[in-house]
This record gives sequence, structure tokens and C-alpha cells, in this order.
Amino acid sequence: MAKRVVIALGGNAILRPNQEATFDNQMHNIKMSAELIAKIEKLDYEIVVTHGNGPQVGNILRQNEEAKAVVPQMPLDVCSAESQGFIGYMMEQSLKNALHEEELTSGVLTLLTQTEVSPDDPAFDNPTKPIGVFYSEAEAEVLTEEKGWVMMEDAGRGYRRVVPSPQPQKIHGVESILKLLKQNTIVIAGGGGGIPVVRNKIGQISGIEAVIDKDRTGKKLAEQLDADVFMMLTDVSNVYINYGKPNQEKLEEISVLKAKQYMDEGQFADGSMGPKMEAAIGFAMQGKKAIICSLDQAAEALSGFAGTRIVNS
Ligand SMILES: Nc1ncnc2c1ncn2[C@@H]1O[C@H](COP(=O)(O)OP(=O)(O)O)[C@@H](O)[C@H]1O
Ligand SMILES: NC(=O)OP(=O)(O)O
Repeated sequence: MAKRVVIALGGNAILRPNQEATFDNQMHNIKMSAELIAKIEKLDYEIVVTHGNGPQVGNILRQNEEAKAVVPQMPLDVCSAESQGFIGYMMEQSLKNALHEEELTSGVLTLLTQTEVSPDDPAFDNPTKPIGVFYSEAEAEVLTEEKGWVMMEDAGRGYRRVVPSPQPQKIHGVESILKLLKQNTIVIAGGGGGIPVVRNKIGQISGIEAVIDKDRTGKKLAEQLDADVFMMLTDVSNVYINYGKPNQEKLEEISVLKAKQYMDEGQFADGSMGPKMEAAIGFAMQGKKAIICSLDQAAEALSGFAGTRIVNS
């Protein structure tokens, strides 16, 4: 029986740090990512792909704010839905073309996915999710003063606007995803962490302004789908201890216990590797395999020959 993998695509799969968010740049990167995912399809896995949307949802929100005198502004959850739609469109098209090139017959379908969060999540009072483009410290100060944006330094790369990022509680559409996987279809779902929604006391859902972390949603999706493997594809080949120091050391296959120990030592930066390792440990604790590796080594890592693999042993 084919194994099931949930793949969370990092920012680089769509837009590189210093690139402008043009259609051509994003389409070019997504095409390259799709070719690499097609390699995984050859390994006989049922595949669900999720992806980030930080730069894109920030830009859509900004478009809305800048144009509000001529076109009514949409709330952040709608911006999230828009970003999920346009990235999903580009990814589905690119994946279909990549599979066609490889003479593979699998289908590809994007699902506009809603993710339930708790309205009482403390994240609503403490925005931490960076979105949109990077600014200098001086520009960030002006934006806070003039527009009221909350700005934060993002992993040594500059300042970005931050918004609330609640924990995903439940991802909608999982039963349908399972049916599609059984019909030889690669499913793109939960993009940008999913469109954040809350459920009220009488069971009705409605949107809420936030951006959910895609690695957390990827883990939740992998759990709900009972996946065998959860992979986070990023721009480094491995997770390291003492990262960036002369004594940095590459992690290959490590136990949950060891990973937790390194986590407690503060080896993984908040806002970058920290959330990935948190998601990896949480998933691997259930007796499954979590992998963090670079996009171009995804197929090798899945076969056990590359990346950092976290296992519960
Ligand atoms: N211990 C570590 N090992 C490897 N990379 C690390 C570590 N700590 C921080 N990082 C940084 O984490 C980055 C990946 O996280 P992030 O940029 O959030 O990924 P993505 O956007 O691909 O989801 C790497 O580019 C690297 O600079
Ligand atoms: N939603 C999300 O986590 O997006 P990024 O990975 O692009 O920040």
C-alpha cells in the first residue's frame, strides 16, 4: 500500500528573500518546486502539499489598504483566501505540467481550505507572524507611527509587519482529501496555514483576522490524515546544532528525545527553525517520521539518504 506524505513547502519554493513578488518570479520558482515534487510522486506516495503565504498575504493586505478609497477593503481572512487561491492555481498548473513531462498520470487538485482556531487563542493579543516585505528599522518605526502596524525583526533579515498567528485546531475537508488521494490525486490544501475561522456556540463558522503558521497546519493536516511522513522543505539541507558557529553540526537521523534536548538548549531559532522542530517533534512523538530538508533533496530524504529525520525511537 502506498505510504502517505504531507509536504509543507517553505518560502523559497514560491519567492526567494530578495526577489520582487512578480508573477514571473513566483511562477518560475513554483515550476522548479513542482518538478521536485513530481520526483516524489515517482516513489509511490500519496501526496498532500501545503505551502506558506507570508509575503503574498502581506502584499494583498497592503493592496487592499492602499486602494481602499476606490475599492472596499477586504479583511485579512479574505486576503488569506485570495493568496491560497492564487498560489494554489500556480502550483496546481505547474504540478500538472511537471507530471505530464514525467509521463505520470496522477491528477492534481487544489482545495480552498478553512482552518478552525480558538477565538480565545492568546496569539490574538500578541501578533508574531511576519507577513509582506522586509523593511529597515527606520522604515519600520515610520510605519508603526503612521499606519499603526506592529513591526518585528524577522530572523536577522530585516523588519516585517506582524499579525496574530493562532494554533490550528481543526482543518476542514480531510474526508474529501482522503477520497481524492485514493483516486490517484495529489492534493494541495491548507495553503498559508488555511483560512482562519472560528466556530461560535451554535456551531456556525466565520472568518477571523490572522495568518496561521503553515508548518503547524502541515503537522495538524498530517495528523488528521494519519500520514506516515510529515516533511518540511526549506532552504537548508539539514537542521544544525550550534547553527552558524564554527562548531555547527549537521543532524541526520535523530530521536525525539535528542531533538527535545536540543530544543530545550535553545538550538533552534524562534520564528524559523524553532516552529519547524516543534512541529517535527510533535508529529514524530506519535510514532511517525518527520523530515526537515531542502527542496532539492526531498526525494532523497524521503528514501532516508538526506535531510534531518526525526523518529520516535
Ligand atoms: N539550528 C538551525 N539549523 C538550520 N537552520 C536554522 C537553524 N536555526 C535557524 N535556522 C534558519 O532557519 C531557516 C529556515 O526557516 P524559515 O526561513 O522560517 O523557513 P521557510 O520559510 O522555508 O519555512 C534557515 O534558512 C536557517 O537560516
Ligand atoms: N502562513 C505561513 O506560515 O507562511 P510563510 O511560511 O510564508 O511565512
